[in-house]
Amino acid sequence: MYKYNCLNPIAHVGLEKFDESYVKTEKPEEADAILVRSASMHEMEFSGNLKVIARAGAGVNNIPLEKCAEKGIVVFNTPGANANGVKELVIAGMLLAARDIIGGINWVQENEEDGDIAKITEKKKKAFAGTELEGKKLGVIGLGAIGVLVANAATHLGMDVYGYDPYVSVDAAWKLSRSIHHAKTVDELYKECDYITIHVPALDDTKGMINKDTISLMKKNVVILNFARDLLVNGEDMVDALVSGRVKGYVTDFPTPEVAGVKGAIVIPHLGASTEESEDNCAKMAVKETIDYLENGNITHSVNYPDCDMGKKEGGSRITILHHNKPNMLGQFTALLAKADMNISLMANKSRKEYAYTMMDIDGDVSKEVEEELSRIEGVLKVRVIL
Ligand SMILES: NC(=O)c1ccc[n+]([C@@H]2O[C@H](COP(=O)([O-])OP(=O)(O)OC[C@H]3O[C@@H](n4cnc5c(N)ncnc54)[C@H](O)[C@@H]3O)[C@@H](O)[C@H]2O)c1
Ligand SMILES: O=C(O)CC[C@@H](O)C(=O)O
Repeated sequence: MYKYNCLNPIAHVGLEKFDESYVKTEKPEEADAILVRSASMHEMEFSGNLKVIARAGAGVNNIPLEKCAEKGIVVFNTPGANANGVKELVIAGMLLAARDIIGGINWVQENEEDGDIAKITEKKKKAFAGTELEGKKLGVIGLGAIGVLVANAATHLGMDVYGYDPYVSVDAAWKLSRSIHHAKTVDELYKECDYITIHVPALDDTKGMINKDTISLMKKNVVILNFARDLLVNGEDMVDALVSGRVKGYVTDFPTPEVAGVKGAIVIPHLGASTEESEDNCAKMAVKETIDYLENGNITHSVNYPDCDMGKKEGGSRITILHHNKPNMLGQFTALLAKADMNISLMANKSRKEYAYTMMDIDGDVSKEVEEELSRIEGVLKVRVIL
């Protein structure tokens, strides 16, 4: 029996994939698995029983990845599962910035009781006129799941698209429309584009990447879109640039006290992934990853351990070991099993930076003593025996 806890509401179509061997608990401290969306886990204490955290979404800056790795907790995310939802809102964001649609709608609401509204509309509407997207240059920073979709969609709107991503994956590069210009430096993109949208994770080297210096390289009247994370943009510099008119519009999915209410800022309450489809996709993927890890030890889409897959566990026992990536770990595991006269029928070992994962299928049972001896090896973080 496994227990799971949801720190945020997780779509039912995902949770219903847990069969009768899973039970929901309201207490994270007794859970084997935690499912989460945006709740911050940085201040949480993790119990020794917790094996997996599945983030139903892309960004994992709400989870202390290294602390989890050290405690032998595998953290997953759901790459691409909400990308289409975000793409559609980014396109909406560009349209809202191009014309004063919001101002126009507000004006109609304010004058809803005016019997002459149809007549005065024709006089008033010029106040809300704008420009079209066709022919404008869009810069997309970060060509991952979302960036690629945004870039491709913008080409269909007739925009001239520039993409920048020094770490672009082969998969993403294949998906990218051939008409997209490859910006070799981010400065080239800053100088050229009328609209700039960022789709990178919040990391030490991306935090504050949009600031007064980078804004000074951009065209006057640029529109900046941030559907990635608030920390990527220096809020104070953005407010100055909006107030001075250097930046025409800032469309963001992340309300902060600095930016909310500033003229030129279009602030959305983190709705990028809030569609039925995205919520369902994320929940289904997060639950699938959780089940495969708990029942088979397989790791797919982890953000703190290497991916590693030995297929479905059949018969015998499967030993899984999360450990530091250092010499002679495998040698110690196999020597210990050999000493206990145990035969390994299948084995896999993968590493990722300072962490590694070893899976071993054993023909028979694994005694408690062997499990404890494996756990005592220096550098071992968590041992599980899946029966
Ligand atoms: N608003 C929302 O609801 C919402 C939803 C999903 C994701 N997000 C945010 O958007 C981010 C991107 O999501 P995704 O699904 O496209 O992730 P992804 O991992 O598929 O893509 C991120 C891309 O950024 C690139 N990158 C990393 N550092 C870079 C840098 N310094 N310069 C240029 N490119 C860089 C990577 O190579 C990768 O291709 C997430 O990390 C998350 O913070 C927000
Ligand atoms: O869960 C959400 O609503 C937001 C998710 C989004 O920010 C992400 O990083 O995937």
